[in-house]
Amino acid sequence: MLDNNQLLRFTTAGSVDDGKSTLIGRLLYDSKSIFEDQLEAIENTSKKKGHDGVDLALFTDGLRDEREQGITIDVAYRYFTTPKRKFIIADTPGHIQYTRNMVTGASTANAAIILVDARHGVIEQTKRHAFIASLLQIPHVIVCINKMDLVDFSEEVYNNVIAQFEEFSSKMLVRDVRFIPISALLGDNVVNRSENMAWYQGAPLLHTLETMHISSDINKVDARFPVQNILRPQSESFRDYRGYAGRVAGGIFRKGDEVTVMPSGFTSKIKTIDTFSGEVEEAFAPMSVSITLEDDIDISRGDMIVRSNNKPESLQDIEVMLCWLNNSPAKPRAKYTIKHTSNEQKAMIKEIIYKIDINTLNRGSEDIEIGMNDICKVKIRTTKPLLVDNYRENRTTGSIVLVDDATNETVAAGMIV
Ligand SMILES: Nc1nc2c(ncn2[C@@H]2O[C@H](COP(=O)(O)OP(=O)(O)OP(=O)(O)O)[C@@H](O)[C@H]2O)c(=O)[nH]1
Repeated sequence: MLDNNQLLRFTTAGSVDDGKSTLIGRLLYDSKSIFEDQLEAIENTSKKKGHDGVDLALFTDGLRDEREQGITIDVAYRYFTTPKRKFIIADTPGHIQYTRNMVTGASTANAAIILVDARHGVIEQTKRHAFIASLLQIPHVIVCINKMDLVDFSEEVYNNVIAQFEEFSSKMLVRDVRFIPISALLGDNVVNRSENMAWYQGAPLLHTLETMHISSDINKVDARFPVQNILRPQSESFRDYRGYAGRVAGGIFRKGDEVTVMPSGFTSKIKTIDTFSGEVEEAFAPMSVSITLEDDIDISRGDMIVRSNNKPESLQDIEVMLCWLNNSPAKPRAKYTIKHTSNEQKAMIKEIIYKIDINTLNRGSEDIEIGMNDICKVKIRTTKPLLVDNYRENRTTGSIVLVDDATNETVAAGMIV
């Protein structure tokens, strides 16, 4: 099996000016992941802007420009490599649409870095990010208490932030939370150990990311393969090829495995598993492959290939924790398009069970209106059954998004509970 432990995906969250861009810049700069030519350009721009050193935020701002040119929709990805690991950062800007960006960037993340300004401590935004990270079941949360240089590198300030965070996080489910006092600007505890905070015994951020145990983060048990496309190449040499292309959403598929195609229920055996770089013996999440079967079965987009003795549920009424991501509020009983893996159906929000007060985590059920950034539990009814798992078991087959048909905008992301 390929070594999945090599690649770590993480997101950064924090409010505006907490220092996300600076932190990412510092991480790349000190780990020498910035290419020479980029560095030169940044140094020149920094000089022009009157900075003494390098303005690290420029580095991610360049990345933002890429996004604004429309290369990616909500989230920009940055890749970097150290001798120990490869990293993908989903860069999510701190302003206005933070929930939306976090949800889109975080769905496949191993870790979330939540930035806290040491001067301000835990604020509503921190709570929101932590709560979303727990909802999304991001396995590892690293709270970076930033701008420690502005509070005299005080251990007491750091401990206070931890206490504030823990008081709040005790009410939610996060498996692995760590705290690191940093100065993104000066580089303390980012890549290099801080000399200003000798009282801190833990590892700097990069080392923490490099050594984090992530191989148990993915579900290797429940084999799920949502079919995206049917491949029928026209060329002579592939005349009989009929492959089902998609991305493995859980578990491991091997040549010879007995599988069931849902919803039809037909069974067959895996004949081959093909990738761009040739045939493989097995496939696991999140590999993109094409599967061929021993038998000729009618399969279409939105169907799911699973192991015969381990199937998802087929449901038309689902309960979902919904993050509302749109400026226009939810319209109960209005029709939306629900997207689930490679499947699309019409759906309606039948009932709002409760809304969460982000400051207290209390549930309110009176007079509920769902607006931008709200998190609530709802009942949804779809026109045809979806093949779902509990989000807790599978982050891909357990999640949905709702799209407004009139505007074609994604209005909500949800986790099936
Ligand atoms: N003193 C001090 N200033 C910092 C530190 N980290 C960031 N800053 C400053 O805080 C300001 C905001 O930093 P950014 O990196 O742009 O913060 P951000 O708003 O989270 O970034 P984006 O939302 O990603 O644009 C800048 O002026 C930084 O130089 C730090 O550790 N110490």
